[in-house]
Amino acid sequence: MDDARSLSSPAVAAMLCELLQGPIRWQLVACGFELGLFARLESPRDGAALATELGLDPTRATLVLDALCAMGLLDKAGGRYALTAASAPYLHDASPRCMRAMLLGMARLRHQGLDRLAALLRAGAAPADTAMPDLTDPDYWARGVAGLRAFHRAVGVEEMLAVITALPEWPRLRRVLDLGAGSEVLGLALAERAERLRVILFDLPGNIPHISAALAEAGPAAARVETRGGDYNHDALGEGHDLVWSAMTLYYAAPDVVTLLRRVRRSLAPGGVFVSYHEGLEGARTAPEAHVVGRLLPALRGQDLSFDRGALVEALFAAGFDQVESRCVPAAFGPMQVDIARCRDGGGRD
Ligand SMILES: C[S@@+](CC[C@H](N)C(=O)[O-])C[C@H]1O[C@@H](n2cnc3c(N)ncnc32)[C@H](O)[C@@H]1O
Repeated sequence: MDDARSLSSPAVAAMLCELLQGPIRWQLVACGFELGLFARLESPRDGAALATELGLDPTRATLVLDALCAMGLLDKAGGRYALTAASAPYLHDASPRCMRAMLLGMARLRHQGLDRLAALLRAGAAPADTAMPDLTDPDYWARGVAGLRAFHRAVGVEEMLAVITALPEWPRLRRVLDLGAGSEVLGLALAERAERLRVILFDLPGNIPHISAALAEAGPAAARVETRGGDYNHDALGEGHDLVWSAMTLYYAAPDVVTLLRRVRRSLAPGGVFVSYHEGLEGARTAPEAHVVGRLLPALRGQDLSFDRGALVEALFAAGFDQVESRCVPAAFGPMQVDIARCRDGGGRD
């Protein structure tokens, strides 16, 4: 749908009809998670028996199970339902790639206030849900890390690893800093890929206990992954990094992104490389559709954070990098801009 503006008239009509399906599809999946349906459908189950077990009306539950089959998420044979081989990794709670925490978290972020969209736009209307989260609430951080972990495991880590392992520097990377890491998943995957790597996961202190707890449960590669809690705007970033990776986090740079990138440059080892993985809006912030529409509600709540295409490249040059390569890569939540920055002099000095 990224180039919806080039659609023919019949295609626009078809797209408008198709829109009506979206909320129904999402609510069916949310309902499956909420009721614990997916967790019980690893192997085929009789629909009525499953409904009784969950205290549901069998006729209505069957309608929902049939709709999930129609979406391709369940199979039905002889009145018995089961997750499909393709959907089970993402829907079954016991799967490491289960998307439950990610999807429910993203729905909170992306859908909150949607039922009052028109009201939110009225002049003078105060967006009802701009309340700041309670940063002293451990559940807030636990939910955040769980959502990011689920995203990283299900789709993010493969997309990000592909970028990192394609770098010409990859074979000689030893020390990696993941700025605003969000979870342990990428750091662990890197450490598992190459024994030479030592990875530092830098994130806000509230996230660190949840990331460290997962590392403590992980395999031997976790010994080469360490966490550092702090605010990247104020706290030391360390030095001698061969790669500083930053994905979907530079929105929080303060007082501005150039200042942070300058500090990042100084934290690099000679020959080190910085990689940014963020969206890049185009067409006067009207594309790509995935980002403009997907992030609309946070934007209406005052969080219109997405970067314009080229803004980070400009900031990287302003921060003293003298070689910046930029390219667009496909990703689950829409195309991402990969900006790769280096310094001829090795980076650390001004
Ligand atoms: C949207 S998440 C992105 C996580 C991960 N890099 C990814 O690509 O999925 C943003 C991350 O940046 C972290 N973050 C935000 N502001 C920060 C700051 N000032 N210092 C350190 N980390 C910060 C958040 O805690 C969160 O984990």
